Amino acid sequence: MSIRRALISVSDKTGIVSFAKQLAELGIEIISTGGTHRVLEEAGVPVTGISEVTHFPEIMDGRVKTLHPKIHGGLLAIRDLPSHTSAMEENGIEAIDLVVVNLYPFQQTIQKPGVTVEEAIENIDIGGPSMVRSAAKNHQYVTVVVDPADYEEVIAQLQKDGSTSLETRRQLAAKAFGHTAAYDALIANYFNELLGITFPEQLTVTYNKQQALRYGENPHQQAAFYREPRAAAGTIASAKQLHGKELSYNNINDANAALELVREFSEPAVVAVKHMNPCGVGIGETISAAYQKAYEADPVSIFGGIVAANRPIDKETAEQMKGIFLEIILAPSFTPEALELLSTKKNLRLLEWGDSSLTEPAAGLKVQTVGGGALVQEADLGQVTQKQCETVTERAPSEEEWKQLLFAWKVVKHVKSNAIVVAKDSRTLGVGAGQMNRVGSAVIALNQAGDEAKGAVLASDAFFPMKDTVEQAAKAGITAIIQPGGSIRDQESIDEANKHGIAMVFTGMRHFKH
Ligand SMILES: NC(=O)c1ncn([C@@H]2O[C@H](COP(=O)(O)O)[C@@H](O)[C@H]2O)c1NC=O
Repeated sequence: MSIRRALISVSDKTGIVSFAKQLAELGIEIISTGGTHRVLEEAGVPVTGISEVTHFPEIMDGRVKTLHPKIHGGLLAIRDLPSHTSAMEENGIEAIDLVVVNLYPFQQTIQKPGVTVEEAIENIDIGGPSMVRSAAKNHQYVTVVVDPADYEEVIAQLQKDGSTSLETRRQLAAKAFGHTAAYDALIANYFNELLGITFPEQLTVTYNKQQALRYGENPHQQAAFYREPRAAAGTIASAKQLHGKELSYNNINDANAALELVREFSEPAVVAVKHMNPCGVGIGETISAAYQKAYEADPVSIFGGIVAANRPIDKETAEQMKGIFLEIILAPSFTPEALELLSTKKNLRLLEWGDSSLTEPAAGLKVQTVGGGALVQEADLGQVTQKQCETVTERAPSEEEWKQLLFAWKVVKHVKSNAIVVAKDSRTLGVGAGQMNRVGSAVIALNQAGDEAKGAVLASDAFFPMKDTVEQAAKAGITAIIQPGGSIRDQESIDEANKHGIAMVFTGMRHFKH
């Protein structure tokens, strides 16, 4: 289809003047709306105002400008259908072959601090999506461009052939429908948020492609990484890569797990993750001390691991980290010396996640797909304080035990169920993850802790169905236990703890993680 007439109506005017100039040079007539018309005219591009086509003024502060049969008839007419061509002739409608539209900036508007509902509503584009959809529906004849990144290719095709290929028009139409669907999803979500509706009848999530990935969890699986349009600061999707090769699917997943855990802590903390589970966690006076603890927690597993810190990485810490092979280091920031030191490592990726004041994982919905559907839940933002816990044994934890219990509790929340964490001196000693029975995870964690389990504490993500975990803990020399409580056999576990002088506290909250 040769292109003779184009309609341009854009909010984001990036690149529009040069694009329109090239269209004009190709002899294409350009029609345009208020602001776009002004910009093009000022740049010396020959352009016809929309009202000259519709013979109707732009009214109601721009709410109605292109919503007119002369426009939509020109976009929707089937060019080789006699009934349509005669309708065009009878009604003085001329064909429009190219539509260049980008929409009112609804997303940017609602992200502005203190934005009013009225302002948000005024930034819901109606005429734009209508034209985009008309053009996309009729892509057999009409080319629709919603993204300035596509100007170059369209011009190239027009310069070469005077037209665009059907394949290109179909690709642009698919992109256009995706664009309007995402735009409407944002609007729906804005109103749902306003109304406090977390689980609407129709869940319209929308993500933008951030990057293609070499492959998925395994090389035979294709994959890509998508980002929420309004991804919050301090999330993996917002993190900035400062150094190193491209992240893989597993890297992103592990980095997310590490970041979510390190965000639990207010004191300097370092988390090392392998295969979605923490293998070493430490807190300390400084980030360097915290790293040392996370490293010593399991010097074997941290090799090739993903490390997240909640304070800027300084030179001292960078020097410690440089000594071993790590896949990724995530930190709120890196000092210039640390960055220089770590950037010498070719296979290490450095990610900056910005805000070190965060002390809980990101809020929002967690979506997990299942065959033919999705499970949607709120993020696990549960945290407990000492006050909220109930001591159920004869002996209450000492001050130091409390400190270690609450530390281990934060960690166990981020370990795959069934989860057991053994900790002492503000570092993990053993992590038992993902076993099919709880005592199995306990045995793994206690074995890993070895002799160091003596005088350590133990955390369990869910209650003990039997006393066997307490028996194992006692055998290893554990002195205090934190767990949700709530089993019908709680008393057996309490009796067993009392028998060994173990202090046990119930949180009343469990942290399954599957
Ligand atoms: N009301 C209409 O008929 C209408 N037609 C086009 N628009 C939008 O107006 C914007 C461009 O306006 P201007 O050219 O005045 O800067 C574009 O984002 C376009 O999508 C409209 N605006 C809102 O619905």
